[in-house]
Amino acid sequence: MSAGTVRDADLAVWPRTARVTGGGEIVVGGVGLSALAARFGTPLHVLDETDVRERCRAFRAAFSEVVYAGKAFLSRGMARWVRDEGLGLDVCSAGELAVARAASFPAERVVLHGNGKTPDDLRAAFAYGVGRIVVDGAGEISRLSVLATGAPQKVLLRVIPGIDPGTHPAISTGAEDQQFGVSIASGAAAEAVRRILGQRRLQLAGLHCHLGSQIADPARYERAVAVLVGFLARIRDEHGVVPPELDVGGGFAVAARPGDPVCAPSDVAGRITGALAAACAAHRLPVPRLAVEPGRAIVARAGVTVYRVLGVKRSAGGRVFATVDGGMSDNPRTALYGARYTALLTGRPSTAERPVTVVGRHCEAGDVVARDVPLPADLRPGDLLAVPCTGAYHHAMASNYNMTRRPPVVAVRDGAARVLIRRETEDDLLRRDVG
Ligand SMILES: Cc1ncc(COP(=O)(O)O)c(C=O)c1O
Ligand SMILES: N[C@@H](CCCC[NH3+])C(=O)O
Repeated sequence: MSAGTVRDADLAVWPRTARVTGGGEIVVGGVGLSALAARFGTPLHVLDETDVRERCRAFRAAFSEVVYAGKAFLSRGMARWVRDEGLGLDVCSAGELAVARAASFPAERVVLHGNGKTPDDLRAAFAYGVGRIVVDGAGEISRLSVLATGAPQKVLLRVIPGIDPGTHPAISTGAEDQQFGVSIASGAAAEAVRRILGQRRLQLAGLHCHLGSQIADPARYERAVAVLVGFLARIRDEHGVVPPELDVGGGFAVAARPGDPVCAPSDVAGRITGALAAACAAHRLPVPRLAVEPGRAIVARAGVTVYRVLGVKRSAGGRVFATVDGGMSDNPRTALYGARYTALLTGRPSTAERPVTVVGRHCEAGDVVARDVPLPADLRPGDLLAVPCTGAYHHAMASNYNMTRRPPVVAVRDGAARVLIRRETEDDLLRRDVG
């Protein structure tokens, strides 16, 4: 980012409305980050509403049905934006469903997921009347059937297509030998289909798969579509029915640093729909209704986290560390997946730069926010640092480690700021401590 404009290379990682003033202030949604920090404190999650809405629209333009994966970030405000943009909502707990309900999210557009759905999750889903439940294993089928007392409950069967998504092992779910879905190769998926079709209170609406997260290569989705359509043909041949829906999950890669690979909806949509048409033609099947479930690709880039520098020091090895007032309690992704981020000074003009490793305040050497990023040589306590691409799986995965209070999430748009989620207080921390 340079004064007055956003460098082309940086466009991929900052919210769409981001710009920087001649005085070195980063502005998002028409509001300066320093002003937000002064008003709401740090660390602070800022969310660009325009960015979220435009990404919802881009996905809607590219795919017929888009279901936002609420696990990336969910609040009532976020659910309303997604609702108003015409997306569905993927939830995987009674808690996420409670947020959907609080936002009056249309029940028929809600999809319930989970490899470990609790009785509470299932009761909440049936009470709300969710549109679809994704069956993750054969053991769920009779439990669902007992709970479905009204019209037949639409279900999707999550299958394992046996495809390596080429991503970090902790977020890789398309290959065999992991805990989500039922294997086509082992015959478990065929058996689950037989059991679902045998339940008159369940309606097999279609198949689902989710290959993993941060997938940059569209060919992985093409391969998944071919496998799923092949399995649809097998269902037709064995049972004489063709489930009408195919949900190929989320996982579209987002760049946290300039140059990181991305999987843009406009690029991948053509590849997926092309593969779908070709596979259906080859198997003489009608083309099913296609759904995708992006989480990160909707909300990651809308988010910026603002931290205040607490101290700067140089190690014996010469590495410069800047300690900020957040860390792995608001961003566990560097520790969990080795994720890499960048950071920029905001609030004053930048001077000559040197590599700095931005670290958090938690008592772990793995508490790194951004490793070896160019930052001003005169970086000092009190400065503000902004880390882009933090809208997904940051606040959603935040913790109270070291009894720190989770930061607020503040939405910005057209020069105005609105708190979506307030900062935790010490009373919040003590409220559950009843002993
Ligand atoms: C079933 C399912 N759908 C969608 C998603 C969203 O993934 P992403 O945020 O990478 O798009 C996930 C998380 O990986 C998931 O488990
Ligand atoms: N939490 C993971 C994504 C997991 C998505 C859920 N299936 C991340 O931050 O990358």
